[in-house]
Amino acid sequence: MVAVSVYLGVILVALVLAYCRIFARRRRKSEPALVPGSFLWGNGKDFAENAVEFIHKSTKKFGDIFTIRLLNQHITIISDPHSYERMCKEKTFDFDPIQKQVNNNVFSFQLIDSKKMIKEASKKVKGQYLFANMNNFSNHLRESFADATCNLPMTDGWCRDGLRSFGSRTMFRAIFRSIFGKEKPEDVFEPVNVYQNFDVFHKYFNFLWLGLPIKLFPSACRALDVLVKMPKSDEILERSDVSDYIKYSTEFMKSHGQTESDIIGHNLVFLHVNYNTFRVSYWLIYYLMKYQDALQALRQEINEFVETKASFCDPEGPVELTLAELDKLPVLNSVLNETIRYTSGVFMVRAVTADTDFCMENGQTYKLRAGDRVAIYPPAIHKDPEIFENPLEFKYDRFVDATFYKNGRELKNPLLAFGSLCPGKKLAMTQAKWFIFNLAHNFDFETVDGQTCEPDVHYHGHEILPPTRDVEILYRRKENRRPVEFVQ
Ligand code: HEM
Repeated sequence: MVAVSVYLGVILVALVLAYCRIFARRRRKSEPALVPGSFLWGNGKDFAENAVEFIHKSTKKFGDIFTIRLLNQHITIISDPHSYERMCKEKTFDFDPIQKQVNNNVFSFQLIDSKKMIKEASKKVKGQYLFANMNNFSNHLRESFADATCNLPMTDGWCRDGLRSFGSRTMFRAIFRSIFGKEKPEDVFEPVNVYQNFDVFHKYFNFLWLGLPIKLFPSACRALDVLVKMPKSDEILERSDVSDYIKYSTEFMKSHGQTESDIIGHNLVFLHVNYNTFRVSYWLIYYLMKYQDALQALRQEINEFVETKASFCDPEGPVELTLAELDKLPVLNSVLNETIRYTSGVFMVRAVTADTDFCMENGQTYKLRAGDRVAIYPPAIHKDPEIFENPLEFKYDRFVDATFYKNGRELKNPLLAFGSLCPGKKLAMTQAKWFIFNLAHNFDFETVDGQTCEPDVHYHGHEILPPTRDVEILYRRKENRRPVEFVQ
């Protein structure tokens, strides 16, 4: 009996010590304010319920920098957008452990010499490689659009489908093939099958990232079983249209002795980052259907552009469009920026690798502890009424010739959805623009019976939020449209 009491006493003391060490903490001199929360999960519940509202309220109460706790992790939130550039430059704020956590917890592999690999592979989606990627993508997209019109039953040329399914057969398929090359007819690893399973697997991303075992989620396990049925890496490398990013990363991993299973994990991570572009395209179609004035303005811009260019081109050939021209279409660019502002859910997090005196843009210095995390939460900035007037409204022309201010000073980076490190920003934006340009130019599309959905805030942490539900759409190809071709 005595032994049992002693035993229980020791356990109790150990639990109290563990609690004091991990959860409870006192604010030290010059540290940011600590936001009070539950003794167990800290601020996790408020954050999960409505992260934007929680960050706005905390900023009002505690100022532009404060520390929250999500379960066992303390995270210092910098909510002053003017301090964004300083946060990105701080040497002791490191993204590598975050990236490793995703690789390890979600995709079950470790990337050897990860910094070098990502630095070098990232060059393969920029500069001159951007055009190769875009050529590949636009060829696959043309083919996907052509297939999209003939597979389903039609009346008066109209097809009916879920928006997700339509997007998976057009945008996702083109992205997938421009990454891995075109599949063989018998492959399990083919775009629509991969889309369906990736969509299921991805729902559990936040839980897996936090370290919960995948076995807790049987549907994620089943989806992953399908996703890993990829052709061997040598077979993918042999494809003539495989992306330079996959070519480089696969060869790098092989030369570092990594296994086929590691390569599969890495390929899925790459699909995961590209999946954001697919989600953006979902919202672009949705908001253009919802706001007819936006669609009309975009169509007018596209028609004027095509007509003007057509007068200088060979009447038999396609109208040619360069990247620079795509970047200069004000309505197209504004619709895309507004869609990203409205639907981004990303948490831009860094690990604090050493005790740091962090100086905010206003000159005030705060002490941050090694082992904590530090973050900017872009959705809270994107929904700040001082920066974006009526931020909960979708205004398609919000970004046309616009500058944005906070505390009376212009913001260098009002749109933070890509963080500072995403190497794929330019490619993703160009693919999204090219996709919606072609859709608006060549297709009529509308929702069935005014069905609606919203970005699902329960998935905050995902770069681009998924919809609360899918909507059905009607679409048909327009007659006699002048073909447009992406050129260097
Ligand atoms: C709408 C599309 C996309 C969004 C919103 C997005 C967003 C992000 C964000 C927020 C990060 C973390 C960066 C940080 O914390 O500073 C990131 C990282 C990354 N993204 Fe993207 N991304 C998109 C598309 C792409 C594409 C198309 C690629 C393909 C090349 C890509 C490749 C990467 C990679 C490799 C990283 C990790 C960088 C590193 O570890 O240093 N992303 N992305």
